[in-house]
Amino acid sequence: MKENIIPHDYQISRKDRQSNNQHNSFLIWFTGLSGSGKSTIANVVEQKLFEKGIKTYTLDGDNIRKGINCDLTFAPEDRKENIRRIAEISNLMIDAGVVTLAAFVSPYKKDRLNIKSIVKDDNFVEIYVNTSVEECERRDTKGLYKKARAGEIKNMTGISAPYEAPENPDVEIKTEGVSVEDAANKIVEYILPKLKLLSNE
Ligand SMILES: Nc1ncnc2c1ncn2[C@@H]1O[C@H](COP(=O)(O)OS(=O)(=O)O)[C@@H](OP(=O)(O)O)[C@H]1O
Ligand SMILES: Nc1ncnc2c1ncn2[C@@H]1O[C@H](COP(=O)(O)OP(=O)(O)O)[C@@H](O)[C@H]1O
Repeated sequence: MKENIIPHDYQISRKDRQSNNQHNSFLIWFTGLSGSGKSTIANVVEQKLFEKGIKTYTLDGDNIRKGINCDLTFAPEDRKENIRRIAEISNLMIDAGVVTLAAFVSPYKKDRLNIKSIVKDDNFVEIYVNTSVEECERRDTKGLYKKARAGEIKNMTGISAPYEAPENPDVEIKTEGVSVEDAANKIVEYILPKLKLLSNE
């Protein structure tokens, strides 16, 4: 089947699109427990980049698990497929010349390694939003931890399913005792030198 798929050679390349946008494009991946602060911090990072005229887009549960991945559960095999599809979508977004942010629990090391192999090392920035499960459970912004404790949710990361912490993230944010603003600034400081401003001439 796959051998019969022959890609068309399009004239406009990733480089062309980046040059039109006047900056390179890559993926900023946020991993951490539910309630750790991934979406909150990604949202502020995106605003800060957007204000600088950078083309951005954020992928998170709302636009992915309710849409394209609505067929997937939280069992390990489905999480693997969830992350694989998101990595492929991210790769298309990078191709389109967009600095892409993605906020997903992504608890398995193997699945995060797969993202790297899909988008390639140089295009991948890993942000570990490190908040203890005790703090996430205190926050319980969506009431999911309460449901997990009551046995109403299976495979809840941190409670009844594992979270494999990154060993060498590009940036680690310990959110307890750190403001959202400071966390976002730390990430933007890391990203800015990676952002190559290009001329479209
Ligand atoms: N069992 C279980 N474990 C973890 N999270 C759960 C679960 N059930 C539902 N939710 C909600 O779904 C969001 C996580 O989806 P993700 O696509 O990021 O998960 S994963 O990367 O495939 O592990 C997660 O969103 P965030 O809170 O934004 O992380 C939860 O709101
Ligand atoms: N330093 C911080 N960084 C991020 N979120 C924080 C921080 N301190 C408290 N919070 C709160 O924690 C919650 C994190 O929720 P959310 O961003 O939805 O997490 P996630 O996307 O990881 O599930 C929000 O209610 C947010 O206001």
